[in-house]
Amino acid sequence: MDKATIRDVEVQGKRVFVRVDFNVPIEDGRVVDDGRIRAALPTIEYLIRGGARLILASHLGRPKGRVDERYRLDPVARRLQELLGRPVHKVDAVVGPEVEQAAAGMGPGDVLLLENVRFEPGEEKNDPALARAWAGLADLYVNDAFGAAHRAHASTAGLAQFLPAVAGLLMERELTVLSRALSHPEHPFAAVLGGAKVSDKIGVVARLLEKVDRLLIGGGMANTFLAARGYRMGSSSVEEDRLETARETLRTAEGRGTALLLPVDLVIADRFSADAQRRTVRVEEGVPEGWMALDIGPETVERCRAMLADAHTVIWNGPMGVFEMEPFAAGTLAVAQAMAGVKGTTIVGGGDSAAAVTKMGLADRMTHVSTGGGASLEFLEGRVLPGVAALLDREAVRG
Ligand SMILES: Nc1ncnc2c1ncn2[C@@H]1O[C@H](COP(=O)(O)OP(=O)(O)OP(=O)(O)O)[C@@H](O)[C@H]1O
Ligand SMILES: O=C(O)[C@H](O)COP(=O)(O)O
Repeated sequence: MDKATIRDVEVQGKRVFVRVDFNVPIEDGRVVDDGRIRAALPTIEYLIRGGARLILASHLGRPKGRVDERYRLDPVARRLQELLGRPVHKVDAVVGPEVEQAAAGMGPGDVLLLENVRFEPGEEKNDPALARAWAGLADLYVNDAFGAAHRAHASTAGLAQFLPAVAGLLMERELTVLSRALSHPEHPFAAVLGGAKVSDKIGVVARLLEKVDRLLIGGGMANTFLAARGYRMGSSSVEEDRLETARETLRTAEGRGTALLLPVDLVIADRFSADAQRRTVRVEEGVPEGWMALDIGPETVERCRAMLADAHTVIWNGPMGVFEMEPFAAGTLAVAQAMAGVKGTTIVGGGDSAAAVTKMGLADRMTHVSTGGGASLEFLEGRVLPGVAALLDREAVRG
């Protein structure tokens, strides 16, 4: 990686503002998936061991610049404290005198957690005044929030204008694993893409088509591709305005000789509900009116397994069906299991697919489960992530 990291700078005795992505699911005041908190521990522990004073900041949800009790970070502070096995001092303010006082009273190795940065309207507006106020608390800015690196906000990018800015260890790992897979993949290189919409992922499909040998498209987005191929899709979600894009993609794959696999069978339901009537149809048979495709079928699963069996690099992003409902989770579960059996590098690209793999207890069987949803998609598309672009180059730090 060409960006400087915490290993390239002196942290001893420094006040360090660390942007983390603690945007985690919370139910009844408890963190229900602490994956993102655990993923930030290496950076936090490295800084503690190095004798730094840590000011941690994160967003949670989308409270739109206002205090919203549902999105306070107290449950996160409790979980972080348990995981670290040392006190975490959580303040109820994002910026201002309470924060300044708490920061001033810190000793080496102390950990302070600010309130949800999105309670401040200046955060998402990337207001320099807010970034400057935070910069006044610290000597160094560390961005470890890969999951929010596609946002140009005050705490994810703006701060880098006012403090020396380096990557944390999670940020480094995410960027290294994802870029190595894209630039030097071991072949056969396969990708599995799913999720709700073609419009969200068409950029990723286009970029991956330039790189992979095999591509499976499943989930809701496959419906539009199947409709573009002329299959009847009944009441499935089809993006009519993306049919031409889908056709173009199919032509590109054919032109490049990339094996593009679409579902050959589907699990369909007579309504969008876990207790709907359901059955499996072949795509040639079509989806009857009033029915909708909610998962890939067993034969598609078999083809996916075969596609992955001897792959040396696999990237997966997006569920194969409405996996939140148990009757339509089989396709997603099967892909997760097939990924777990792959001998080479396996990367799960964040969001729902990462949540599915974690829920199935298969996260440890993957080479890398990204903590970024939107961020990993934008990275895979080849876009510049503002939170990364803002960091110092390693060359500049090493002189
Ligand atoms: N056949 C389908 N019909 C309708 N919805 C579907 C279908 N298959 C999957 N979905 C839904 O797609 C949603 C996930 O899509 P999304 O594009 O958000 O993927 P993601 O991997 O979570 O993306 P991100 O990484 O951006 O979070 C899930 O809620 C799932 O229920
Ligand atoms: O959950 C995520 O993908 C990140 O935390 C970014 O959240 P956002 O989409 O609300 O910016």
